[in-house]
Amino acid sequence: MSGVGFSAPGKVLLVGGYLVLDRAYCGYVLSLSARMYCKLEASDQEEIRVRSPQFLDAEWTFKVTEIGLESVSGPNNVFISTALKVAAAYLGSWSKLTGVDITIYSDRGFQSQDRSGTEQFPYYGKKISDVPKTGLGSSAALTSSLMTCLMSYYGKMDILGNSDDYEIVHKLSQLSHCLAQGKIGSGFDVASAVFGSIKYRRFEPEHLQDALNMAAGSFQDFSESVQRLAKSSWRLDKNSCGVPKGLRLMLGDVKGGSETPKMVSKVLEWRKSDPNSTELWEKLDKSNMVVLEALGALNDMSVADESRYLADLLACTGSLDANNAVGEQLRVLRHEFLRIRELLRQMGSLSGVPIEPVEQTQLLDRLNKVPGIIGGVVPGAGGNDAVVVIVLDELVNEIKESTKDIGELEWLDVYEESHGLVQFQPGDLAVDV
Ligand SMILES: Nc1ncnc2c1ncn2[C@@H]1O[C@H](COP(=O)(O)OP(=O)(O)O)[C@@H](O)[C@H]1O
Ligand SMILES: C[C@@](O)(CCOP(=O)(O)OP(=O)(O)O)CC(=O)O
Repeated sequence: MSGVGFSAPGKVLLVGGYLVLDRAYCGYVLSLSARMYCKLEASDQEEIRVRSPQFLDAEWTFKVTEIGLESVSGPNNVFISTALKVAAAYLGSWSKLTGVDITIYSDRGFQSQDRSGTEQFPYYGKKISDVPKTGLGSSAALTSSLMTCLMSYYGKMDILGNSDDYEIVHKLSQLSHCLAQGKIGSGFDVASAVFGSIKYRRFEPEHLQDALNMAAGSFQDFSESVQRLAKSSWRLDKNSCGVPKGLRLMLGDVKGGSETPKMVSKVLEWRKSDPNSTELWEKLDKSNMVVLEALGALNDMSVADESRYLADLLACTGSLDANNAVGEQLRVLRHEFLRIRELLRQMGSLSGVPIEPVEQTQLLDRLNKVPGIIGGVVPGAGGNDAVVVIVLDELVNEIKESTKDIGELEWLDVYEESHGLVQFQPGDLAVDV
């Protein structure tokens, strides 16, 4: 039986929260080892059956008619139905969507629940909405991996082998995610799900506006606008750069939770109302870019002379004061993370939004004293969701050991992996959950 399989990574926005909403500034988004897997297999049924077997009541069956998609069974999942609609629109007809079985699996890092087991895809025994999320961008990774399967299978695209097809999948995934969310977000989560770790500059919202406007109208009009979008010259401004060799990203799940949309709208309101906010944005951007430059410099050093780089890094495991070129960049990183935190706290107090709440300040201050931790921040929109730190790979076990008494903190078993979409053989993912 024929079929296709693609996975897409989750993300963490290391620096650039809030600023990345404005095209004048960049963010740095890292893709993670936690991935969403989607496989699509031909079936002899006429219906499209989608299943997410790790969750209760997560099976959606659709019948394709000439005029659209009819949900035969299953709860509403707007991310799935929208991806199918965008795919049909790109292909020009609903009838292109023949019967298939689609199965979705998500790595354990996406869920914030009982990490005692070891299986890659745990069965949660609850509905998707009843299992707490860690905030790694599950809907973006789902949309991107699903869209890639749809385009590979129905659209006969060679996504990883043809850069034009790759760009189309990105555009369709952004459109689908925006439509499903009912707004044009910054899009860094879909961008990293498709392309991996990148220095991200937001796209012009106008690229998607026409297709978004047409979505509620006739299928024909929507289809034409989706095809125009696919053909448009819009290319994402990509600039990739991952975590340098010998360093590691650690992501700590903090048992709090924040309401990102509310925080974002409050910060943006303040940003508009206070002319002094621009100065803060500029200062933050400067520090964010210093972080990127330092990581870039370390990456360059590791490529230029790897053994020298590793020797320098080893000298830093004893103390970050090591007097060598690597130590110098690590100290820059440490200093800028502290500066970014200070500026984020200012943003928080001026806008009345707890971006780095006092509990997180205490936690990050404590983590900064742990040998091997270079520095860290509250990622993304901040709040009480998570902390992210950059550490020396060599000392990860010691770091875990010396932080295990911090009750509210749980290190997620994820690390940065700079690639975006990955293809797999559907037969290789025959898991029983
Ligand atoms: N494994 C999955 N299978 C099916 N749908 C999923 C899965 N994971 C996430 N989703 C969809 O994505 C939604 C969560 O998206 P969202 O609230 O944007 O969170 P996130 O920040 O993780 O993207 C879920 O309500 C569900 O519709
Ligand atoms: C504030 C932001 O710039 C970053 C939010 O990043 P998060 O990674 O915190 O987002 P969620 O996955 O939606 O929780 C808003 C944005 O760019 O969308």
